[in-house]
Amino acid sequence: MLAQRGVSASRTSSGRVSHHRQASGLRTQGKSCRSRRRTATGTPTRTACRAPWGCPAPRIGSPRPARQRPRFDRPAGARRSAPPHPRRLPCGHIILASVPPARHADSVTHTDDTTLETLGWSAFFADQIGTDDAGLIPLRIATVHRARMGAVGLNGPLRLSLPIKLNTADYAVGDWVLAAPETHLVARRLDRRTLLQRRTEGAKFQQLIAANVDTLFIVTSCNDDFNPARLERYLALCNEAGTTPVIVLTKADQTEDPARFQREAASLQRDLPVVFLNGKSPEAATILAPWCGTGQTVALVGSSGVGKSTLLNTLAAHDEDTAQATGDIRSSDEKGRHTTTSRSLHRIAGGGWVIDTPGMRTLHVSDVAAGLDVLFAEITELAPQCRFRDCTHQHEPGCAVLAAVKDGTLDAARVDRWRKLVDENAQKTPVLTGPRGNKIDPARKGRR
Ligand SMILES: Nc1nc2c(ncn2[C@@H]2O[C@H](COP(=O)(O)OP(=O)(O)OP(=O)(O)O)[C@@H](O)[C@H]2O)c(=O)[nH]1
Ligand SMILES: [Zn+2]
Repeated sequence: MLAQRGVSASRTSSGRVSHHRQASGLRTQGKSCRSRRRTATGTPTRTACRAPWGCPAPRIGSPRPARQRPRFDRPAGARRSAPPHPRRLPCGHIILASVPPARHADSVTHTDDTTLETLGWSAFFADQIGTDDAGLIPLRIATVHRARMGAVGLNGPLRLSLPIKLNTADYAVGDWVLAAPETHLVARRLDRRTLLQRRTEGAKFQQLIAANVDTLFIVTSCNDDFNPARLERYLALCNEAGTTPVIVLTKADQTEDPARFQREAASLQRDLPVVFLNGKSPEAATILAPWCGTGQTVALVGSSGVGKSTLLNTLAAHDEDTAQATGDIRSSDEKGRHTTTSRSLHRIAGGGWVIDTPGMRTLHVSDVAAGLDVLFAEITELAPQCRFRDCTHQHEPGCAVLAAVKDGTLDAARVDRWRKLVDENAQKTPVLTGPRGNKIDPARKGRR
């Protein structure tokens, strides 16, 4: 499936490019694209406005019959009478440039039903379009390398042209950018709805992991890899990013009692969805389907060897030629060897998108104060009941947290882990200074 629909080639640690570059299906797909038929109706998915990005503004005047409405969500080459661009709609939004037909066979792998919404576009991004953006097209970043970036748009995958001063480190897989339709020169990046990022040991800036991810699959296995403290680190990062977490327990086929792991994982955060599965079985895609619908973006994180690549292959329904490389794990400690090393966006069978995020072996917490509050809500909600406002919940009289531990309503081990993460976060989050050298409280800092 990825051979036809995938948008990136991912390099494995052995240096081989593992996806569709090898797939002969690409070229045939490219040819059929240029002569592709129009879809049955030109009716946009939202009824309120005819902008391709789904403007939520109310329609002005009485609606015209559907067949008379111009189509804005198809490349200009695919229709006989394209409306002039740029155009202003009654709601005030600006129609961006029409999309020219792709010129290279390698850059036209897409399905006939591709719209901006199927690529993950929503009103959140549409609302950021202004008059200055007329003449540009939206594209979603699929790969980020030091000196080049790949994207996917209505015409399929393409390579972006980068302005001289652009630093690719400021972009993440999943980002939306506006670019020139002919040259694909990046004009600007749209604000992110969610952003997964982390700070590596000693680093000044956060490293971007993935943007605009709806659901983060935090993958661990029903074996010695299962570690609540590590899962809590991923959960803090996920909460801070504004992304919905789901714990995915792989290798359920190798244990007698997967439900035991499920119960323990579910206790780590309120309303946390936890599923267990055999990542190698096609059933895994069905279990994860609720989060992988059309236009939805998921990302996979977890330690090496837990089965991320296996899941990716199952979700994308790869064949053997195009599959992401999977590695054997060392039987001594059930650790893998980080077979995959680059991040990329892949189309998945259910109509959604998955971002693989390999190489996250160690995970320090930094800049995640709000994420920790969500994760440990049962503890942070007790704090206002402590006698002292600056209670450290370690030895003070009248401490509500210590009282809850004593009467058994709070798990002492969880309180220890909470304290450790809060301390680590405070220590590893650099103190920001404002224009006059004032300290900025990281907990209050607005999310990017
Ligand atoms: N029995 C069983 N084996 C699995 C399952 N998921 C993965 N495996 C096996 O576990 C090994 C490691 O899987 P990978 O998919 O390479 O793990 P990964 O998380 O991508 O590892 P890195 O690329 O190193 O990060 C492979 O031999 C898989 O076949 C599962 O649910 N059940
Ligand atoms: Zn207290």
